[in-house]
Amino acid sequence: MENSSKSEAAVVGYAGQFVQTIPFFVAEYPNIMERIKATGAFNGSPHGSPNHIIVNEYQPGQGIMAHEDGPSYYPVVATLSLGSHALFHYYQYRPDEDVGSPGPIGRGRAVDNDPVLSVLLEPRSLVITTGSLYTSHLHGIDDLTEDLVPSAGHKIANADLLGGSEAKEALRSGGILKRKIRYSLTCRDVERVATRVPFREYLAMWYTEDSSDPWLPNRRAVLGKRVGQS
Ligand SMILES: O=C(O)CCC(=O)C(=O)O
Ligand SMILES: [Fe+2]
Repeated sequence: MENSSKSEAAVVGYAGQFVQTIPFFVAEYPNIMERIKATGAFNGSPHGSPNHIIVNEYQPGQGIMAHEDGPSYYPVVATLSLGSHALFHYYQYRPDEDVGSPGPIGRGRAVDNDPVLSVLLEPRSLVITTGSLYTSHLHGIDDLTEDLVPSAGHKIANADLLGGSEAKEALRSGGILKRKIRYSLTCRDVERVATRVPFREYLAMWYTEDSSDPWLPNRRAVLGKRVGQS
């Protein structure tokens, strides 16, 4: 089990997941998988470790709309940020307000515009989303080229945990943090993986617009970032 979780990963396409080898740059030095596993956050997950990584690229001005990661995964996601900070918001549904038929994002329910929690993700930081923040909240990043940081860190949940001087200073006095290109590695444990899908078919899955796919809006957003569209 330990070996297989180190050497194989699931890749999500429109039609599901298939197995491929985890690249050396996450499985060897600096061994991100083992280090995330060592946090204990995946102790109760099917493989006791993440076995799946999605890499997102964000240009300044790009974010990701509020969404849930959904039930395909064990309800823990570890997100490693590289290259730039991002202001990451968690949102809650409004109680008992239905805005139409159930859809992929927000399950057809109204979402509060005000985040319940905001976290300043610094480059080289790891945030682990679990519990009700995974199962019954949404998360997203605004489409901004710079983040206005509220003075004295009001509403930034990790204000006391920041390591970088730029972020600390912005929080102390209120200020602007300019976004640079950001890469995020979102690491999860997916239980069900199918047999290998040929690369051509995998690409076709990504590039086919299948409006019946409940994940389409999010995956398209993610794919847009992956292929560097602006
Ligand atoms: O890039 C991030 O930090 C979040 C990405 C995300 O929410 C996702 O891929 O589901
Ligand atoms: Fe997400």
